[in-house]
Amino acid sequence: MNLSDFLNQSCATLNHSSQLSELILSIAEAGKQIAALVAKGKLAGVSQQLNSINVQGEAQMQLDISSHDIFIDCLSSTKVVFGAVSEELASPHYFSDHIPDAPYLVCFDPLDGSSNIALDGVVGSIFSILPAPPNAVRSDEIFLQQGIGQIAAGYVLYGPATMLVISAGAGTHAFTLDPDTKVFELTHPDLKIPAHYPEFAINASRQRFWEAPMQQYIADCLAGEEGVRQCNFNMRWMASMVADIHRILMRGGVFLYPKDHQVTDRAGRLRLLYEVSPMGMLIEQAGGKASTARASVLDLQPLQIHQRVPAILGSINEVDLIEQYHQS
Ligand SMILES: O=P(O)(O)OC[C@H]1O[C@](O)(COP(=O)(O)O)[C@@H](O)[C@@H]1O
Ligand SMILES: [Mg+2]
Ligand SMILES: [Mg+2]
Repeated sequence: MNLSDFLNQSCATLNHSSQLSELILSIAEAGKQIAALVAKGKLAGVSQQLNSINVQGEAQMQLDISSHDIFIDCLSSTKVVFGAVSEELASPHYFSDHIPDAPYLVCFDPLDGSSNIALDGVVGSIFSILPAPPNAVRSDEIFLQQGIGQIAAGYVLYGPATMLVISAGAGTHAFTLDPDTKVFELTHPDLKIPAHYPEFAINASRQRFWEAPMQQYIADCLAGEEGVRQCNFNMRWMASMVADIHRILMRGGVFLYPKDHQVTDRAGRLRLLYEVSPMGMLIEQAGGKASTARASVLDLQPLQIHQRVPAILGSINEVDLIEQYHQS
């Protein structure tokens, strides 16, 4: 089944408007265009580092900006989006030519895993679709919605194959882009994350900055069969949240970007609205769990559009256990 047929079917079953299908198809189109740029690599100048710094204080790459522009163009073509928050813009973008009561808001990370671009490593795009409040006015506040209220979320992975993974509230489903027909085909319906899989993903170079419970959890994993866990763990780190979460959706394990004290004025590395919240929805719709280690990610009330939070996502038993470490 292709993406378009799948969306028509699920929008009818879930009582979503066909405008949602139109919107997700526009994001899939953005994904195809970005995939084509990624595939051209240096030939398309994607790894060029620009002199500009984004609102996150990070140097921008050409591919960050091109991907942002592609997203805005594709969202613009639908006329159903009131406004969008992008990692690459300090303030939201509003679509003035859209219907005044356009029903959706979109938060997106146009290019995730930017440090991989120059290496030809795996990167992706992440998106979250929220309802626009009735009579919405242009303000950051309209985007500050709990993740539990997301209408849909997803990502596009630019890997050996380009894949689109989405949830509209009834499971998490993965589609593979057929490079010949340029159509996304449903290849992995209803993904299920095993409750336990002994593999974790964390940037261990930051260990000295973690809180004590996180230090203890990782120490216990590393102790393997001889330690309290009585089990050998494997470790993977792709430096691209999309790629790490994709692996967890495919085979289980846990992804961690915990709170640390190196930068005291921020609670975590990853951004709530367009990284942690959409990935949280995909993980929970696949039977996993998304937590900050102390609270459910999807219950967090955002305070700022670029807010950062700790992120612990993956196999439910492991995330439960990590929360227990943080209770004592
Ligand atoms: O530099 P680190 O600690 O490996 O961080 C990697 C993390 O940063 C990110 O690349 C942040 O995303 P951006 O590339 O969109 O800024 C995540 O994808 C990834 O998990
Ligand atoms: Mg990112
Ligand atoms: Mg990014």
